[in-house]
Amino acid sequence: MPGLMSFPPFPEDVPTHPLLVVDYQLIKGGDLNEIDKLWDAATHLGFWYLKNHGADEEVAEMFEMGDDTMKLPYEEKIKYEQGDEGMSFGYKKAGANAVDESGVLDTAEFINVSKDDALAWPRAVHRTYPSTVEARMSSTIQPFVRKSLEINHTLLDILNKKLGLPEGALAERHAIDEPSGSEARCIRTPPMHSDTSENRAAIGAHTDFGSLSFLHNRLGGLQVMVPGTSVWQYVKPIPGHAICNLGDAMTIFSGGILKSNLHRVVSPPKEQGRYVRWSLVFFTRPGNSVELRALIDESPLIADAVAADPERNFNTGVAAKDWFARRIKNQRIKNRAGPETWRASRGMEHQPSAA
Ligand SMILES: O=C(O)CCC(=O)C(=O)O
Ligand SMILES: [Fe+2]
Repeated sequence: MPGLMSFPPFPEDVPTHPLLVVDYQLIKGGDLNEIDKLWDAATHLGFWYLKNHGADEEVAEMFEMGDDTMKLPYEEKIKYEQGDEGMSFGYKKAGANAVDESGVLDTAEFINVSKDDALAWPRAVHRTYPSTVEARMSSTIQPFVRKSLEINHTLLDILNKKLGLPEGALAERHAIDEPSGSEARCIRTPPMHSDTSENRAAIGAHTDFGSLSFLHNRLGGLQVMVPGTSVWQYVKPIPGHAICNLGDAMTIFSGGILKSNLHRVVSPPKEQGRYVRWSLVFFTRPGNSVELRALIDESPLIADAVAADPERNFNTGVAAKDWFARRIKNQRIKNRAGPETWRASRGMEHQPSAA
């Protein structure tokens, strides 16, 4: 069981990129220093650690759900595969996605559970899931989804204020009762052969598609490429600390004030690389109908940011549902015609050729 297993510690002698540590309880209490720290992280790297989030128990149970699910026979899991049409919900087998424009395959398997299916259970809004998911829907998945939503919405409300948006502007774009791409994802990555592990991506370089991701890592393997550099640096997992990162929708809404940074997953470093890697994410994404464009008419700060950066296009011309489906679909290896398919899966990546 992944939560109970003990792993070798993250090695001391590999380069890591430090993240700011934000205390969720202080944020919730309106602590101005802590809010400034969150703003600093959100406007620079777009990644931070979140401590005192209170979701440890829900996270541990989700890893058990993931373990039960990945242990199902392949023939059972594959019945629930996400498919090639641009839907994320369901099972994603390892090797279903490209990790770069040359079409190298990913090595991570996912179980993705829609926020809508979890909250409406036993009614299926989008689809049904493997028995191990259905069995834990109300005991494990709903509590994790609710907790994650509460945390992410608290953080979004603070960013809303700091962006000078009218109260509820971001909240209404992430309405809990509107169907969306929001989902919980449990990820299993088997150990890779050491000769290929150094630069072989388990999950290719990307920016997250939605608004805010709440990530839980046990082993290393996550890497970020800091804007203005061309090197990958590990983000060290710290017990009890979640990793939060902003997705492209927030970069777009904010006219580039908020950063969705490029990241990828490779083999955990050194000794850790011999273990199965588990991770868990809750992705908050805008409601399906929400137009992805900079909110220039609602915040002078955002209007100024867009005016100051005329090279970049913050008006995608599409709704969240289509943005999301395009990116999922063009990552799928079955849909690959050539490097252009990978390029068609890209979002707001600052260095699209860095992969
Ligand atoms: O497993 C991780 O640490 C990160 C996963 C990730 O970036 C994603 O699923 O978007
Ligand atoms: Fe990601």
